[in-house]
Amino acid sequence: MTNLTVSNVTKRFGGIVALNDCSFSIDPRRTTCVVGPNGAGKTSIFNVITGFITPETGTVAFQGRDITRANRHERVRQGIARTFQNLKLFEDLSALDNVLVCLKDEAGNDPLTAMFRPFHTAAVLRRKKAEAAALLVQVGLGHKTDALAGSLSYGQKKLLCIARVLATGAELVLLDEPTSGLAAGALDTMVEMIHALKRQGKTLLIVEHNTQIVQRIADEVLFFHRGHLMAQGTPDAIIADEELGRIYFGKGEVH
Ligand SMILES: Nc1ncnc2c1ncn2[C@@H]1O[C@H](COP(=O)(O)OP(=O)(O)OP(=O)(O)O)[C@@H](O)[C@H]1O
Repeated sequence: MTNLTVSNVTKRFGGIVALNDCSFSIDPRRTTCVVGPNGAGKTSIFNVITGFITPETGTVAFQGRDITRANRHERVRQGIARTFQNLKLFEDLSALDNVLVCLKDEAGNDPLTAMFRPFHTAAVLRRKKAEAAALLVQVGLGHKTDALAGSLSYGQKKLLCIARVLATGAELVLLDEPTSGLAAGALDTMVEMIHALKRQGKTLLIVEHNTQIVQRIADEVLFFHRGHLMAQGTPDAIIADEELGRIYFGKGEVH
């Protein structure tokens, strides 16, 4: 079954057409990179899919359900989560607490339950802390559980963002420029993390500028330009396309 279907989506900001009649589908368990020059509409399509902006026309469906009007919290509950270019971490909280606040809530875990069933509530909290700690181990931050998020290196912060997305239990994970600003070692760690998420069965949609990284991670590429979805295809096909290369780099070849 198709995981995500975007149909005829148009979004304008005043006179700017950020997305112009865009349609595409993403199959489950695939890694799709969203590429294109600055201002192409990459962040806008992320915002439409995750409910941060509403398109003027068109629809978004996830696992067969129309979510065009669903708010962003409902979309997280349905299994869609994202990271942000500017990370949006709680810098003054520990790495563990940053993950803890993203864990799916359990039914009955409300103040009244806490008052009348304190042992149950304490047990739930212990279980959640263990779950959050396990996610930190999974992203290679097991040694940073108690460190303040603000004290982590940039690469570690980006891995913490991945742990937070995983805490939601999302099946469709959108990563906004996960490798940007990373030095070689941290970049390889992030690429390996993306492969691990794919092995875990996640469907990944990733904004990525570096075509060499795209070739390492993508099954498929969506190429945006001035709000249009210009092409959808394999990384090799997109990179070999001279017209797309001219748009992206202003010359005949894609590097
Ligand atoms: N909130 C907004 N208000 C006004 N214009 C916006 C807004 N968000 C996006 N735009 C405009 O819509 C167009 C698409 O922007 P978008 O951020 O989606 O592009 P992008 O491909 O993510 O670019 P970049 O690679 O620079 O992040 C741009 O012209 C941008 O200036």
